[in-house]
Amino acid sequence: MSSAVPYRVGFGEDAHRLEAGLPLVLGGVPVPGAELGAVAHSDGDAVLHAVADALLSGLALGDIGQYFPDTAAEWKGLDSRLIVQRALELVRGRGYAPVNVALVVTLDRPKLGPLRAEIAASVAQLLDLPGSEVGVSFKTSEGLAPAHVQTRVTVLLGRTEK
Ligand SMILES: Nc1ccn([C@@H]2O[C@H](COP(=O)(O)O)[C@@H](O)[C@H]2O)c(=O)n1
Ligand SMILES: C[C@@]1(CO)OP(=O)(O)OP(=O)(O)OC[C@H]1O
Repeated sequence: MSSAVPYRVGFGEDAHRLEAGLPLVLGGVPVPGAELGAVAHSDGDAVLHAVADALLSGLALGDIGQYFPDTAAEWKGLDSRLIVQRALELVRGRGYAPVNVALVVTLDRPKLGPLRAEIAASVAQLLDLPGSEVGVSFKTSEGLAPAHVQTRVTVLLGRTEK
């Protein structure tokens, strides 16, 4: 059982290999013009996978693979918003809620800057936060990993129960 401190920090990370002919979805937002998409058991949303792992890790609740095994046929093509919803339920059930989120996406192409506000709003909506509480940064790998998407997310969890 986690101690009832006022704030707890969570961190999550995810990566997916990219291939031609697949969709790319990040933070619940389809990326238009992506030549490569995520190879995954689910919809391959690396942002939402890292968000969910960050939520779980803040309360030492394990990781999404324990709740949604990639060997289970029932999770094939899974909408990753459901993963975040489940992680959020677990966090809330322990008396915490997200306060703010900081996320980084490393992807060479396409440029994601035009989607920054949409991705922030989408993640915020899932977590019941204002868009201003979700910071979104983009990096390239400088050509080191052109067929790869990498995400890192920190979340601050605040205690909701006295
Ligand atoms: N897929 C991406 C990657 C990066 N950006 C933006 O480009 C700028 C420079 O990125 P570096 O990795 O070269 O430091 C930075 O402002 C990123 O926001 C992007 O829009 N989409
Ligand atoms: C989401 C799950 C389950 O569908 O599979 P993937 O989409 O492959 O994603 P990954 O981040 O590799 O692991 C988590 C799995 O539980």
